Parts: sequence; structure tokens; C-alpha cells
Amino acid sequence: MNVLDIEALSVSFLNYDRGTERTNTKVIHGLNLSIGRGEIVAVVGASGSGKSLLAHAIMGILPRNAARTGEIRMNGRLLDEKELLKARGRTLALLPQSVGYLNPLLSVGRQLQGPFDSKKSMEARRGLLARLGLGEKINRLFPFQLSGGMARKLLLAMSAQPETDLIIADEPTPGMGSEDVAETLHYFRELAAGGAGILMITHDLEAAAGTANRVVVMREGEVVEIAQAGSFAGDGSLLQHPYSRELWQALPGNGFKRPVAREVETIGQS
Ligand SMILES: Nc1ncnc2c1ncn2[C@@H]1O[C@H](COP(=O)(O)OP(=O)(O)OP(=O)(O)O)[C@@H](O)[C@H]1O
Ligand code: NI
Repeated sequence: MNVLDIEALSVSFLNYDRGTERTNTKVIHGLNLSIGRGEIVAVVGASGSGKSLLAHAIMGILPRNAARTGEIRMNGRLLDEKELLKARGRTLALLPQSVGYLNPLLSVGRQLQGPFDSKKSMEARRGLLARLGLGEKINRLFPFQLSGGMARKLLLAMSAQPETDLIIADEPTPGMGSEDVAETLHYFRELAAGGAGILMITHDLEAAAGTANRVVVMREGEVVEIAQAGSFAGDGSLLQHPYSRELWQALPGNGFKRPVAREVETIGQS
């Protein structure tokens, strides 16, 4: 059984313009995705393509003005309100994209230990921080005293739960040095080896291709391709969609080719 099954997920926002006029903006269109036990699936795509909203839809934390259709199942069970309440922070973990999720008024030590966290989770978290080079001293610091990379490590540690089946990591590594990035990716591989499913949203296509089993390429709310990670190699000819190839070829090691902007494509076609 898969850890995660998403069927025909769509998310749209209802916005009120000029008082009474309502506009409905679709930001995710008919998305299908499954993650098996022990599998790492990366999600890549330009800024605004809907990656974080996908994460928030799975976690059940979309903003109030968002409307969602489609089905999301975890371990075969529909993730409705009741299931989400049981799963979040236990079998379902989120590593949020923004360090703004940290409480500015709590020291690191106090953020790290929620009221219901077991000794086992605390051991996992402290162990992870130590692996990332952060010792006990960090406990006394407050979020404003942390560098971007340190804050990111704290978020990673806070997401650690011994019973996690599915972890949604939204940009886990920006601001981290290369050794810490490698350590973080290694940690995800360990989690996967233990049977967890991992959805890793990232701008780092090389890290995605080097760590994940499959890579989901999103553009403007749509999945253009779900590729085997190994297809991101050479000149990208194993990739099905031109946009996936563009992303791959835009990397410094692959020629730095500038991606063709959507507008230019459209003008070219008309
Ligand atoms: N509360 C909201 N109301 C209306 N539109 C929203 C809201 N939140 C997000 N959007 C829109 O949904 C789209 C997708 O946003 P999302 O945050 O998922 O992008 P992303 O792929 O995570 O981008 P990034 O790589 O910059 O993190 C964007 O166009 C954004 O403007
Ligand atoms: Ni995002």
C-alpha cells in the first residue's frame, strides 16, 4: 500500500475584487501523485507553480479562502479532518518553507519540545541537531539570533518524530552549507530506508535528481511530468517534457541555457 495517494487534486482561490466582483483563480489543476513506502519524491518547478500549496493541501492547512477538490489518502485512509488531527505531528510531518513558522518568543530549547512530545522524539531531534553541528548551546538562543541555515536545521529537527510515515519537506536546505545539505539529504535517505515516504520540494534540481527516486516537475499548477530521477542526466533527452529539459539544461553544469519564458513561447505560437 502506498504511503500517499493523491487523486485529481485541484486548489483554487476565491478573491473579492473591487468590492463585489469575485474571481476564482485555479492554482493546482487535477494533480495525481503517489508515494510508496521508502520512496523519496522530489517536486521541482518555478516559483509560484503551486509546490507549497500542494504541501499545505496534504497537511490540511490551506488558507480559508482556498477551495480544494480531489482525494488525498495516507496509508489508504482518506485524510479528512479527523484523520489529519490524528496524523499531523505524529505519522505526518511538515518541514515548512518559511522560518517564519518559528515562534519568535520561545527559545530554541522550548520550541524543540512540544507539550506532547515523547522522550524518544526529543532524542531524535537532539541527535539530528548534533549531526548538523549544533550543540546544546543553541537551546538558549531565540529565533532572531539564528542564521538562516541554523533556523532551517531547527525546523528540520522539529519535524523529527519516531513514528513518521510521511514527511513533507518544503525547501529543506536553503541557507545551509554544502556539508549540511549533504547531511540533510542523507537523513532523508535514512528515513526512507526505514520505510517512510518523503515528499521533498526543492529549487535544487541537482539535489532532487541525486536524492529522490522520482521527480515531479510542476509548471503553473500542473504536473508536466513525473520522471525517474535517473532521467535527469546528460543532455536531458530521457525527459519527456520540453519544460523538464529546459530546467535541466538551465543548470550551470549543463550549459546554462536560459529557459524560454512562457510568454515568449505563446507569442511565438500565435
Ligand atoms: N492565499 C493566497 N491567495 C491567493 N493566491 C495564492 C495564495 N497563496 C498562494 N497563492 C498563489 O498560488 C500560486 C502557487 O503558490 P505556491 O506558494 O504554492 O508556489 P510555490 O511553487 O511554492 O513557489 P515558491 O517556489 O516561491 O515557494 C502562486 O501563484 C500564488 O500567488
Ligand atoms: Ni513554496
